Amino acid sequence: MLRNSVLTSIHAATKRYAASTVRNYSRRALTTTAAAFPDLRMETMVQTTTKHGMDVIHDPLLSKGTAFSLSERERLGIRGLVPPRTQEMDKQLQRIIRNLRECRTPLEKFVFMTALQDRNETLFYRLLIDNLQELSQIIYTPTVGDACKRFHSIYRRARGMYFSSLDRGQMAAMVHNWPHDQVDVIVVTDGSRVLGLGDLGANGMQIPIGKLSLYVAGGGIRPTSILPVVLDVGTNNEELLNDPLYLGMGHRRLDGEEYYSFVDEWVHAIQSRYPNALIQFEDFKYPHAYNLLHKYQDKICCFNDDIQSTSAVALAGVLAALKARGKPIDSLDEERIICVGAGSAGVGVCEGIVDCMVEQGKVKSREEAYSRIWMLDQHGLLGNSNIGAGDSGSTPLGAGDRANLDERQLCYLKKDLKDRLSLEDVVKAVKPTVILGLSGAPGVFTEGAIRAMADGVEKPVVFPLSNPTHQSECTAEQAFNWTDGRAIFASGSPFKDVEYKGKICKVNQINNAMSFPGLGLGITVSRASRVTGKMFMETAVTIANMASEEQLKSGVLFPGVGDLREVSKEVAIKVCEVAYDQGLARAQLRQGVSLKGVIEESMWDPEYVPTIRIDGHM
Ligand SMILES: NC(=O)C1=CN([C@@H]2O[C@H](COP(=O)(O)OP(=O)(O)OC[C@H]3O[C@@H](n4cnc5c(N)ncnc54)[C@H](OP(=O)(O)O)[C@@H]3O)[C@@H](O)[C@H]2O)C=CC1
Ligand SMILES: CC(=O)C(=O)O
Ligand SMILES: [Mg+2]
Repeated sequence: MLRNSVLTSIHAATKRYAASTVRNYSRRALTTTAAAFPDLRMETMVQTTTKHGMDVIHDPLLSKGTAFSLSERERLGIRGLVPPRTQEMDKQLQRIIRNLRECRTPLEKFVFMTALQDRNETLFYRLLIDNLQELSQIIYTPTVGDACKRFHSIYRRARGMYFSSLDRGQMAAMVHNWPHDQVDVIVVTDGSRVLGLGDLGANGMQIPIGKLSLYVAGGGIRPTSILPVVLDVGTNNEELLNDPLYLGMGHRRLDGEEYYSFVDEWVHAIQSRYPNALIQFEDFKYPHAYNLLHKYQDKICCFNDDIQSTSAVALAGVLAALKARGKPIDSLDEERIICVGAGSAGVGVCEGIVDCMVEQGKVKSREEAYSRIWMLDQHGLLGNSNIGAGDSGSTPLGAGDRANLDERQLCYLKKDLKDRLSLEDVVKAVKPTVILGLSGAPGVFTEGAIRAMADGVEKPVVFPLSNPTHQSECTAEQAFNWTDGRAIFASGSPFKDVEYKGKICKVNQINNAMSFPGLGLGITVSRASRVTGKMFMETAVTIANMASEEQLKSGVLFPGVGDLREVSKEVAIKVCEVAYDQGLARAQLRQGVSLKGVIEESMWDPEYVPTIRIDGHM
C-alpha cells in the first residue's frame, strides 16, 4: 500500500518528466515564437530544436517525414525539401503498412522497421504500438535472433553505444558522447549468450535495441531516454572471428579479473553521467550473469532480465496455471516441477518459485521448497553421482563434470535419484505436474517425456520457454498432440494456437517482455533507487491475476504482448507501491493522487506535435 505520509507531489514530478519531452524547452522561446506564429496555441505541447533544413529532416527524433505543416516547413527551413502535400500520420501509416506487407521474409521486415526507426521514431513507435502483437515478432523474438546472427551483414546505421577493450581508461569520457542528458533506462549486453543462440559478440546489439523499443512501445518510456549498450569484451565465436565483415573486436573473450574490472569501469562511467538510470543486464552467460547481479544489485539501480524478469513471468504462468486447474493460487507447494536448464534463466526462475513457496507459507523450510523442483542441465538430472549406473539410459559419468555446479545449482541436487538421469526417466520417477524449458536446446522435451508426463496428470503444464522459436524445447503442436490436447501451454516465442481433434488449444507466450517495460515505468515514475526481489514477486502475482475465469478455462493464462501497455501499467503500479513501501522511492507523492493516473500520464504516446526552431543560445 502507498504510504500517505509521503506527501508532496509525484504529479508535479510527472509533469516535469513530461515537459522534458519538449526538448530544449524554454518558456521565453515558446512565448516569442507563439506570438510570431499564431497557429500555435500556448497550451499545445511543442518540441523545439536549434536545427534547420536537412538536419531536421534527417533527425529521427524530429522528423515527421511528409507530415510537416506549411508553417513548420517555413520556420524550419525545409520548404521544398519534402513533397508539397502535407500528409498526416494516418496516411503515412497506410503507406508504411502497405510497404511492410510487401516484404517477403521476417528479416526483410526487420530491416524495413529498422530503416523506419532510423528515419522517423514517432511513426515507428505509432506503428509498433498499434500492431504490437504482430510487430513484436519482428523487432523482438523470434526475428531479432536472426537479425543478431546477421547483424554484421545487415548493418546500416549507428544506434546505441559500444564499449570495447580498446576503450579501457576512456569510458568516463566516452559516456559524454551520448547526445541526451536524461537517460532513464539502459539495456546492456556482452553478447555472450544471445537468446538460445550462444555467443554472438557485438552482434548482440540488436537485443538491447529491441528490448528498449519494447520499453518505449509497451512501457511508455521516452525514446530520448533510452540507451542500448554493448560491452564488447571479444567473442569466442570462431565463425564471427573469421568473418572479415564482423564489426566487433577480433579477439577472444576477456575473462576473470580482466572481465570484471572492464564491466566495473563501464558501470562507474555510466553512473558518473546517469546516476539515476535503471540498468538492465541482458543475455550475459552463466555465471557472469549472477556474479554481476550480486555485485551491483545493492549498490545501483539494476537488475538482470534473464534471471529476474524471466522469473516473474514464469512464476506468473505457473500461478495462473494453478487457477486454470481450479486450484488456489497459494497451493504452489503441491506442484512437482521439472526445470530443464540450470543456467541464468533456469536457476532464476526456480529461485522465484522457491521464494513464492516460502512466502505462501505452506512449506516448512526453503529446503522443502527445493525438494519440489528437479533440475536438469545438458548432462541430465542434477542427482546423486554415488548411485550406480543402471538401465535408465543415462550417460556415463565423465570425470569432474559435476565439479562445475555451484551452490545455487547444488540446492536442487536430488540425493535419491541417480545423477544425469535422462528427462524421460526423471519424468517417470517424479510424475511432474509442471515442466519448464530454459535450456536453449531445441527438441529436448521428447515425445516419450511429454507422453509420460501426460499419463500422470490431467492438465500437464508444459512451458518450453527458450528463444527464438527454433530453439524451443518442443512446439505447440507437439505438446498438444502428445498430451491429447490437455496441456496448459506457453512458449518463450510465439506459436499459433493449435487445432486438436476439432478443439482450439490456446498458446500463451511467457516472455520477460511482459515484465520489464512495466518495471522500467514503475522505477522511472517512482525514481526508485534499487530494484528488489519483492518487485518481481508482486509483478508475478499481478500478471497471474489478469486473466478472467473464462479466459483461464479456455487455456489463456494472461494477456498477450498485444496488450503490453495495459499489462505494463498494472506492473508499474505494483512496482511503485513496493518502491514506496520499501522506502526506495525518491519521487514524492501528493495525498489523494491516483498512482494509476500518474503512471498513465507519464507514458509517452507517439503523436506529432508542432516543432519550433529556437536560437541555440536561448
Ligand atoms: N522466455 C523468456 O522470457 C526467456 C527465455 N530464456 C531462454 O532460456 C534459455 C537459456 O538461457 P540461460 O539460462 O540464460 O542460458 P545459460 O547458458 O545460462 O544456461 C543454459 C542451461 O541449459 C542447459 N542445457 C543446454 N543444453 C541442454 C540440454 N540438451 N538438455 C538440458 N539442459 C541443457 C545448460 O547446461 P550446461 O550448463 O550443462 O551446459 C545450462 O544449464 C535461452 O534459450 C533463452 O532464450 C532466457 C530468458 C528469458
Ligand atoms: C527473452 C530473453 O530475454 C531471452 O530469451 O534471453
Ligand atoms: Mg535475454
